[in-house]
Amino acid sequence: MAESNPGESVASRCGTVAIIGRPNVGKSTLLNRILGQKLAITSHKAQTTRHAILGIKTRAEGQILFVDTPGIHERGGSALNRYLNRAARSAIADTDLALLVVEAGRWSEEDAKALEAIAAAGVPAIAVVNKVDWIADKSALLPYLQQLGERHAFRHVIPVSAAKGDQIETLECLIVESLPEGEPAFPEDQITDRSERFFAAELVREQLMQRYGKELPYCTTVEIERFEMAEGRYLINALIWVERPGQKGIIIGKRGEALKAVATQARLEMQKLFDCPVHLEVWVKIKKSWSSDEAALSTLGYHD
Ligand SMILES: Nc1nc2c(ncn2[C@@H]2O[C@H](COP(=O)(O)OP(=O)(O)OP(=O)(O)O)[C@@H](O)[C@H]2O)c(=O)[nH]1
Repeated sequence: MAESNPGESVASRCGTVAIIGRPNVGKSTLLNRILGQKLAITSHKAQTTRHAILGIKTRAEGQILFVDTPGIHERGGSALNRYLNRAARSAIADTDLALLVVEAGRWSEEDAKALEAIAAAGVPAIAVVNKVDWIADKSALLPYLQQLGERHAFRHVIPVSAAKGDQIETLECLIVESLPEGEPAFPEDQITDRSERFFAAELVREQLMQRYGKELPYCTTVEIERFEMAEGRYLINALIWVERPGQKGIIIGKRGEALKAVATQARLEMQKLFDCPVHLEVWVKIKKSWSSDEAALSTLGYHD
């Protein structure tokens, strides 16, 4: 074992943290803010996050292993929704700590469902009250914080703004303090265990969510067909799967301009994340009812 000198920081805690909350409370924004890099995709639409992502944050006092969850959905109808609910619940059960993310001043049935899932898993929890930048008079928040503290035996109830970065340092300290003692599980410069291929698909999907907020239904998914490095740049082919010809038309747009814009923006985001030139080709294909077909979901990477 390495010996430590006085004054030198030693990473002595390590554990997993599930970020739980109803759709759109800011879970992905919070994860990205803590990691200092965009790993989880965000958009104004609910249900953006579909995969559990392991984000790794190494601090002097320890290493936090974040599992971002898809959010627990009220309507469990389709195979995709059932997958999302299973993924979210199994993400909590196995963790050392849960963060319940809520929106300042708001509490709904869905928040209660998220808290129930945490209570059922029996893991310690911190309540993260996000979007406090919305509230001009901070004292107006006190009754809300108090009520939240009465709903569950949280280790801490902490107001933050993931978007502005307020109180995030304090939150990180409280998280590390709550983790079990242990050596870091990953090298300190590693920030995820997900592949670049995975993020390539996420970045295309993010563009779709951002551009077609209203028109594009949730039954769209992205598959990376080719992911290769050649002569110092990535060659990436992405397939966008839709369920109907009409959806294909919307995504492609007049003379293919809409799809071209999606591909350009996704490529720029990939170059930023991979720190390397990218050549991206994007195709749209129709696969009928993929979101309600368990076999198709499994082919597209949604499996337990
Ligand atoms: N004003 C404000 N907006 C925020 C803050 N954090 C997140 N948002 C916005 O809230 C919206 C939803 O954020 P996400 O991070 O995608 O939410 P999420 O909980 O991951 O959503 P799902 O993936 O659907 O579960 C985005 O438009 C964010 O920009 C915040 O601290 N303040």
